[in-house]
This record gives sequence, structure tokens and C-alpha cells, in this order.
Amino acid sequence: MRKVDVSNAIGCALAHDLTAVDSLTGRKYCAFHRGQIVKQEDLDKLKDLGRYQVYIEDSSSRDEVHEDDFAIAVASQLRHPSIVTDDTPQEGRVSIYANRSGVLKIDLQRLTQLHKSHPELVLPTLPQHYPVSDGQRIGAFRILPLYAHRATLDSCLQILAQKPLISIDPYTRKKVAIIVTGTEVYEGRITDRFIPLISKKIKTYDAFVTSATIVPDNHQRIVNEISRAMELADLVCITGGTSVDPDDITLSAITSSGASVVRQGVPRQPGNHLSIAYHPQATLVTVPAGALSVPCSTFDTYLPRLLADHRITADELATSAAGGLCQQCPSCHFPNCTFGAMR
Ligand SMILES: Nc1nc2c(c(=O)[nH]1)N[C@H]1C(S)=C(S)[C@@H](COP(=O)(O)OP(=O)(O)OC[C@H]3O[C@@H](n4cnc5c(N)ncnc54)[C@H](O)[C@@H]3O)O[C@H]1N2
Ligand code: MOO
Repeated sequence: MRKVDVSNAIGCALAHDLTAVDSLTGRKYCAFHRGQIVKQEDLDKLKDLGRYQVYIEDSSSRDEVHEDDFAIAVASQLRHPSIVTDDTPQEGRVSIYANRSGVLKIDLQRLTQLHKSHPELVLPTLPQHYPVSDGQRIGAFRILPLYAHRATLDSCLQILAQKPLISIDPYTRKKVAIIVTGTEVYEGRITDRFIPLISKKIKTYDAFVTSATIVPDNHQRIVNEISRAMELADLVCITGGTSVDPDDITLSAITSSGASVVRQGVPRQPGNHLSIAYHPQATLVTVPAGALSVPCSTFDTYLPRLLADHRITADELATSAAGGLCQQCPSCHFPNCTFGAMR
């Protein structure tokens, strides 16, 4: 690659795409393509774009890799059955798309390593554990300079080769049981609102309800119902009595059923009283009553991950407080918000 005055570029191949911005619409477009031979009549257009000098192709530097070739090499190394990438870069950038719906999984340590080792690389993605749909754009790759050293590409490919950097965990746990606890609901004093709410939320992730029952606040009845539900479902959602009132027995019933509670509650709001428990037969989650009065709560944060069979640990929950406060926007944008991004 060599820098020349535009007047000396006539008959030469441009070494890179030249981007222009339409002054009327503000839209970006590619005014000249890499490899395009510069003609006499292009000179004014190039100067209109503020290009008095351009890079032209030059075979002298064999240890340099063009941004397009770099991006193509990285895209092919990124490949995983759950993602697809652009075949052709646009201005040196390839986009990465989901090839299935599920939960985005990024090897954060290696993504950081990549950017620490090579500041000229740019690979932004959607947040870790974000629920994505088939075809959704989840990341993009480019290098900042027009050319990079071949050694940089080799090192980058080596980091990527170890194991998948970006993949999508599918929703494998599709059978959901709902247990509504509360004597006031069981006796019909109030109408249950949880079964329709949870049924609607799980549909988003192609899951379905295998059983939905209402039981009174009786420890043994709740334990029996949990045992029965675990035979029918992968995920058991339990509502009512999730808090700390004297008659809140849901968590002790979960423990009596043989499941291990990861942590009582989560340091996020709304939905502090969400607790996750694992049993060899099924995953259990309590859905606090606060979920009835807000569009989205901690239940919405963890639901996709539980359906994707993620093992959520106490350590992870303990570090989830920063970003865990919902801003209660007048119109809810979850998961496209600070509360939805931290999961
Ligand atoms: N001393 C404290 N009290 C409370 C705390 C706390 O930390 N300390 N946390 C509050 C928060 S936050 C929440 S959320 C609730 C948790 O409530 P529960 O999930 O235990 O729900 P209940 O106490 O059983 O019911 C509360 C309320 O919601 C109505 N409800 C319950 N289930 C249904 C249903 N299926 N359909 C319609 N309505 C339902 C119920 O009748 C009650 O009115 O605890 C706070 N308290
Ligand atoms: O657990 Mo409550 O749902 O924070 O609102």
C-alpha cells in the first residue's frame, strides 16, 4: 500500500473502500470500492470527498493484511454452528448473527485478551447472557487500520482457535410447571394472576406449561406438589410466600423437597425475593409477588438462562448488584436497558 496524490493515482487500484456521507440524507455509502481503478473523471469526486491523497495497492508489503482479508480470516475462525457471519466485509467490517434463538455466551476472558493484546482489533457484542433470536445481529468485527501485520492476524487466530469465543446456548429445558401457593388464592378469595403471567412469559422462549396448580399455605402440600411437578417439568416456578413473613414457607418447602437453594433472594430490584434452586430432576425458581405489578423483574432476567440450562452460582448472584436496579421507565424497554443488560 502506498500513499499518493490523487492526480498520481490515475490508472492505479484503490487499496480500500472510500466512505461518503450523503449531505441530504446523512446516510453513509461506499463511494469507491477497494480495487477500483482511479480514472481522470474521478478526481473531482475524490476531492469533493476531501480525498486529496489516497492509498493505492502496492505489492511490496507482503507481511501486511488488508482489513477485509483480516475480517474474513477472523470470521472463519469464529465459526460455531450457533452463529453465522457475513461472507463479504463492508468497509472492513463483518457482522455476526445468531443462527438459533437462545442465550448469548461469550468467553469474556478471551474477548478481553484479544483486545488487550491487539488494540487495533474491534469486536463489540451484545451483553453476556443476552436472550437473542434467530437472525439477530449479535456482534461485529473489524480492525481499525487499513492494514495490519500478518503476525497480528496469526496471534489473533491463535487466541480464537482454542474454543468458541461466541456461541448461543439453546433453550433446552422447555417443560415448565407452575405452582401457585397461597391459601387466599386456593380458597378463591382472590383470582390467580400468576399462571397467565408466567405462561405468557415462557412462550417467548418456546417453552410450554406441563402443569399448573394452586395449593394452600401448607408445608407438606407444597413439598408434595414440588415432587409431583419435578416429574413433569424441567423448570418449576413457585409463587407466593417467597418473602420473610412468618407464614412464608415456600423456601423451606423447596429445601425439604431435596433441592439446593443457591442463595435466598438476589441483590436486584424489582424481584429481590427470587430464589433459584437445583435438584437432579429439575430447576426451581421462586417468583416474588412484586413480579405481578411491574412489566419486568428478576424473573425476566433469569428465565432465559434457566431455560438454557445455565448453572447460576451464588458467586455470580453476589456480583449482580451493580446494574441490578430497574429504572422503571415510563415505557418498558426490557431487555434493552441497564437492568436487562446485566444478567
Ligand atoms: N418484612 C418484609 N416484608 C416484605 C419484604 C421484605 O423484604 N420484608 N419484601 C416485600 C417484597 S419485595 C415482595 S415482592 C413481597 C413478596 O411477596 P411474596 O412473593 O411472598 O407474596 P405473598 O406475600 O404471598 O403475597 C403478596 C401479595 O400478592 C398477592 N398474591 C400472591 N400470589 C398471588 C397470585 N397468584 N395472584 C394474585 N395475587 C397474588 C397476595 O394476595 C398478597 O396481596 O413481600 C414484601 N414484603
Ligand atoms: O421481591 Mo420484590 O419482587 O423486590 O418486589
